[in-house]
Amino acid sequence: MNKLTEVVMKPLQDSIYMKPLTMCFTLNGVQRTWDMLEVHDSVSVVIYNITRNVLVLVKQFRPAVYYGSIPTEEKKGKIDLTQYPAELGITVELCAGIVDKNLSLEEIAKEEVLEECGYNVPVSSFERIGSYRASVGTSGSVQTAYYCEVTDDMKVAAGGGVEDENIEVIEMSIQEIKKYISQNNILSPGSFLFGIYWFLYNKAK
Ligand SMILES: Nc1ncnc2c1ncn2[C@@H]1O[C@H](COP(=O)(O)OP(=O)(O)O[C@H]2O[C@H](CO)[C@@H](O)[C@H](O)[C@H]2O)[C@@H](O)[C@H]1O
Repeated sequence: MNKLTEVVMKPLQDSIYMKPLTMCFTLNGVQRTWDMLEVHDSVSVVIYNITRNVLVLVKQFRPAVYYGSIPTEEKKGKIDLTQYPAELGITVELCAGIVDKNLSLEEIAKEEVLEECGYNVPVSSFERIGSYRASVGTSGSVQTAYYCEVTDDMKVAAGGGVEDENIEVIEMSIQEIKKYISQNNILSPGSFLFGIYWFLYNKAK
């Protein structure tokens, strides 16, 4: 249960997570500009628990998804929290994290799986699925996706993230995930869909 109160929007100040920029350039003789955000690259992990044949996923409140769910005219002034509850911003995602440390991508993936989902997975068990570009209109950052298999024995902590992350670990069987992704309006990012379809095509039996 996520109780959301006191939502106030304000202009971005100095941020360690994103830097807004405008790129000025000439392409084929035409002068142009493009507004963008410099953000961290990231990793995401498709986790499959082979003890119980379930995908291990995370659920969390995403402020940007919440904000994007509110109609433009309702965004001005105070947001009516009875009409627009926290549930509008609660997503189902792959375990993921930003690349903000001087570690290999596999080491960052390992850390995220432990912090968010509570499984201790050896670095050598991460199979690289591939890299792709996120948010091509705004950031173009690189996300690298991995796959790992876990067993119940590898679960050493509850997960849930560090500090104020408030992450809920959930599990879905192959049948449940197929039903989830076949919905019309999915509260999940494209990177999640990519990872799940990759899993269903390459790994699911
Ligand atoms: N914009 C922001 N404002 C304030 N605090 C912030 C912030 N971004 C990160 N943080 C802080 O940094 C912490 C760690 O973030 P993570 O590394 O877990 O990335 P996250 O899972 O949010 O996004 C990962 O997963 C999603 C979904 O797959 C990808 O889109 C994304 O690129 C990837 O890093 C957050 O809990 C928060 O405290």
